[in-house]
Amino acid sequence: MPFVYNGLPSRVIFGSGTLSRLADEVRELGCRRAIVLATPQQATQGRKVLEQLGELGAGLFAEARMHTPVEITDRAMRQVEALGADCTVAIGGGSTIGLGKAISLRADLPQVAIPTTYAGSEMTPILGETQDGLKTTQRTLRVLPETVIYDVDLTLGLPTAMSGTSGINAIAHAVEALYARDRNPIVSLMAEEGIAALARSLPVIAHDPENATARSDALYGAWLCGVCLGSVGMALHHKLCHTLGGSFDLPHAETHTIVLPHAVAYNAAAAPEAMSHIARALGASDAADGLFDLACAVGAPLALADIGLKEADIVRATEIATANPYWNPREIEADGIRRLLENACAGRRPESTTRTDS
Ligand SMILES: NC(=O)c1ccc[n+]([C@@H]2O[C@H](COP(=O)([O-])OP(=O)(O)OC[C@H]3O[C@@H](n4cnc5c(N)ncnc54)[C@H](O)[C@@H]3O)[C@@H](O)[C@H]2O)c1
Ligand SMILES: O=C(O)CCC(=O)CC(=O)O
Repeated sequence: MPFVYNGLPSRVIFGSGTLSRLADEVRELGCRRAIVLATPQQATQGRKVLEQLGELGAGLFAEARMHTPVEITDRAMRQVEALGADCTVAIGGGSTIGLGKAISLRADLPQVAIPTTYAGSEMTPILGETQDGLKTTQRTLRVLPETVIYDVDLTLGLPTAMSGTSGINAIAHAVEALYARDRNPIVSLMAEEGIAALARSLPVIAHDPENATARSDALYGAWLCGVCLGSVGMALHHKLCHTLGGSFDLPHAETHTIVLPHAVAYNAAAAPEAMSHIARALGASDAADGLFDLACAVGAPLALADIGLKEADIVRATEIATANPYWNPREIEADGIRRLLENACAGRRPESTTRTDS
């Protein structure tokens, strides 16, 4: 089968203690005035990074928020201009890295991303932004970070609950890459390897969060899964999560974790080859069941109702998610999507994957 593979141009430094390379990496980009980005919760970590940068550090903006609200980006842009910053250094999860991307889109600044979760945004040319209660995403190489520093040590303190859900958020990228319309064998290799690395490490981390081998495996898996998301298209699962996050303000990683087994069950009959790759990587006999069991094993929430979705929201969520759907291997049918959301809202095991659909 002929295929097209697009390699993504980024420099990756991976290991333990790699944060010590930051100043050299900023210099390597030809930059002298870095603005450090963080969330309010990671402001202290952001200040430490600013201190570590010494004369290369221009200032700190610690107001990053989930789903990249445009009003926060506008505030950050005013600070970028006031400081005369010539690059961004984002330390944190997908929210902080998203802010770096949004700044880069507007000001064309090079980015260093230092991920502390498994969300994978650092490896993608994708930016999602929220305005007036609606989340829209775009793909452009202009937002891909030039340099990514993966320092396993920074993930040792990622709380166990978030480690599990963030890791399953990463797995979701690889899952959808395996049945993407533009899938290819190179990305599929990374997808299966990424899922396997996370599936073996996340249950270990749930009981032993400072296990350095498991943390290294999980970050490596997250990197691969991020490349998958950045390289090929997303489908139903990501559309549902963007709808639930952007329009109902549900937390990102938890939403991914709850929806994924149901989206996979919905697509199972239409993507049998992908399902066997996913099941094999999970060491399970069924992909959707295996993902549900992994969520149970890491102690993740299982019901959208427990993270803020009301039953009364399901009709509107169905309308938004089906109005402008992403390509998906199975046709998007409003009744099926509503049932999927009802099951996910209630925290039921995913429906049987043996249906035969288009
Ligand atoms: N564009 C992309 O390719 C892409 C990919 C994945 C996610 N995202 C976006 O990223 C956002 C979600 O990212 P996320 O799930 O990483 O969550 P997040 O970045 O919002 O982080 C959640 C919370 O955990 C804190 N945190 C992060 N790392 C920590 C650590 N090691 N120790 C303690 N606390 C830590 C953060 O400061 C924050 O308060 C969403 O807006 C999502 O849409 C984008
Ligand atoms: O919010 C974004 O920047 C897009 C998020 C995305 O595409 C991956 C995800 O939903 O985890």
